Amino acid sequence: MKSAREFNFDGLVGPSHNYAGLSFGNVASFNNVRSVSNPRQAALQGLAKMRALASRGFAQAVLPPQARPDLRLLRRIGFSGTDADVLARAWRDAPVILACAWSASPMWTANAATVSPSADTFDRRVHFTPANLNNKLHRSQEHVQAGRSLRALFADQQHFVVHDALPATPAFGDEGAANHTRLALAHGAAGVEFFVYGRVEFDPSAPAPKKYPARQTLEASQAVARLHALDPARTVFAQQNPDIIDQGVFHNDVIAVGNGNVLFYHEQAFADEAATLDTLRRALAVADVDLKPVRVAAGQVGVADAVASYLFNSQLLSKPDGRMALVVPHECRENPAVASYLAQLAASGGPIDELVEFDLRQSMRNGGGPACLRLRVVLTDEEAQAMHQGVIMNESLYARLVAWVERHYRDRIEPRDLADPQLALECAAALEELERILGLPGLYQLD
Ligand SMILES: NCCC[C@H](NC(=O)CCC(=O)O)C(=O)O
Repeated sequence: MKSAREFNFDGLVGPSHNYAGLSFGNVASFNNVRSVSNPRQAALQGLAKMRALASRGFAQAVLPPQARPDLRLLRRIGFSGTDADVLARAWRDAPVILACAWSASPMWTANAATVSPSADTFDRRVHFTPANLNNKLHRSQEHVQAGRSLRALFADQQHFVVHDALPATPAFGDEGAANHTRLALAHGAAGVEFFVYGRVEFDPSAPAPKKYPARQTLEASQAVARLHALDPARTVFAQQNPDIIDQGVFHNDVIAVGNGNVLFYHEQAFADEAATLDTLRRALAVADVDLKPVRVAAGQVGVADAVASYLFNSQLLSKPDGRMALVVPHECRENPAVASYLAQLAASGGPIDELVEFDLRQSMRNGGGPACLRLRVVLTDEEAQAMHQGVIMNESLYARLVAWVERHYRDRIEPRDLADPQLALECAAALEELERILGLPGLYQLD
């Protein structure tokens, strides 16, 4: 077994972060529609998390934001003239679509791609499939720049493969790593890849939610597993409980998180809990892993509290001493049921013995917690050397990015600002400088 580390690639929040209520089925996004955002604070909150985890020795990197507004999208649907005309006309005739073109949603990099480490894949390369995110207009174009960014960071084809996103059609709805968990003896060991889907396109008898959309299909999860050439004996597909999708659990990472041999989950997370655990255990036996479930009963924390606090949208990080830390948002402390559950969890003598808390309120108000903000990429030492080094978080990159945010970001955006051509110029200037800071010239040059 090669020695490997888990890098967390956090999304750097872009300068147009705003609340547009674009994600039907995501309770926080819907509830905060048209409230005033603070992009500067959002970016600084995300950077503070990256810095704190990097300074504790966790491997931490940053994924750049995407260029907004997406004027190509607006021109493609018939808005024309100068850039300022396009913004003004879209504001007048289609303000929601205008907001889609401005969304800073690529900050939630758990949805950027699904990643399989080289220990799991047939050709021993790290595989990435950018997620098509085709359930939501504002996220459906993200895969283009996500693919470009990943190819720029992981250019060495001896070690890395970046696939194209799956066909953008409902049958292949793919939301990336938010519905994918990897369990293994150690980061560098061959592990089990666990895909959780919300519905099955070609089996009308399979259960499906009634109120909110299921964004991930079984067909998409299977396609990603095939592209990554995973070992079928160590690949598990399970259906999410459709009833909890209807309670606001729009991705599996809102109700479960796994790391090492631990699966931390809510008893209502899966359509069939016993069968899911059984299948996982069988696959894990192939990888010599003894599953340690940390199961939260509905009597301890209800689904509504889990959704409001984002208890499960936490990062579960392996520490050098073999124990794990749970990285949670402030909202967990503010929810009495969750706070008392967490106090008991950390003192229980189980695998999780530490809680680390961050203020991520700007992101949380759009339904994105600590886990949404990061993409996990397990890399061997050799692979870590082969990737682009300019995105690795350290004190000097942190300081440069904080100064960059303070130079370029506004501290408030409200809906009518999205018609302001000056904001578009500010965003472009920010990204131009970011290419230099990260050492990624041409990152945003479209063909
Ligand atoms: N993994 C967390 C994703 C959160 C994201 N929210 C949003 O896109 C909200 C955007 C807005 O409403 O302005 C989503 O639902 O996909």
